[in-house]
Amino acid sequence: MILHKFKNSADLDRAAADLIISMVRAKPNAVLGMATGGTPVGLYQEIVKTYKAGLVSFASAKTFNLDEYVGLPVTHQESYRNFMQRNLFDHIDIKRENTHVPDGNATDVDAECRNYDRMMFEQGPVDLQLLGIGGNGHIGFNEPDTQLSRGTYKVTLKQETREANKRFFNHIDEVPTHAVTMGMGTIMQAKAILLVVKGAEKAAILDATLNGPITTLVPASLLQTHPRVIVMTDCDVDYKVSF
Ligand SMILES: O=P(O)(O)OC[C@H]1O[C@](O)(CO)[C@@H](O)[C@@H]1O
Repeated sequence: MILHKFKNSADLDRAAADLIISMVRAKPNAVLGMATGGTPVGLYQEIVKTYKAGLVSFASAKTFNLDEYVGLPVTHQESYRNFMQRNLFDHIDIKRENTHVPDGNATDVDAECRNYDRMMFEQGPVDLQLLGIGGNGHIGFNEPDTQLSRGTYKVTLKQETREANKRFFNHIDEVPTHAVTMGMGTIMQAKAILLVVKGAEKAAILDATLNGPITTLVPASLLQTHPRVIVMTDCDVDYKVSF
């Protein structure tokens, strides 16, 4: 892993955006893995600025999002499809048919999960996967557990995750109880991963991710086994690698 520390969130956003933009400039038909939540909002704004300045095009790029809530209409402000449209896709020249978000309203959710993995297999691998991290170490919505899933699946959200995400809703009861998420195997197939971690409250889980044991109880710790992970953070955490 490579750790880049930033003094402030604005510099981090710019650097993270620049990495994604460099990937698309080098490979216009790049496959990008996208994330939602509070973390990527600023870096998406930086990407949009660069696009509007005419310095990058996403016309040939493809995207696959990590996850989607189950049972939230896509028109709901907080569905991840809606989030991606509002924060990024509506403001750049990416083709709608080249953007993929799991369908959390599929009548056959298991078939939707298999279909998502099949599309990723056929169109992938992902060149650069953007990740945030949950306070409990989840990536995508892969929650801490005694075992983790390989492919895309329907997950029951932990209460702490619903609590953390209730800030986006009027009431905790409105936060969905389930989501569809890429599994750990799907995430780990990406050629390169950019993990963005913001805020002092995430310092402890970032430390566990970088320096703790590799355990399903901290799903992000599995990233220690991936050959190409760049971590960008404004947390005061060091990578205590020793040879
Ligand atoms: O960036 P936030 O809002 O802290 O969320 C943490 C992570 O949890 C998720 O909401 C679950 O997918 C991710 O989108 C995000 O990376």
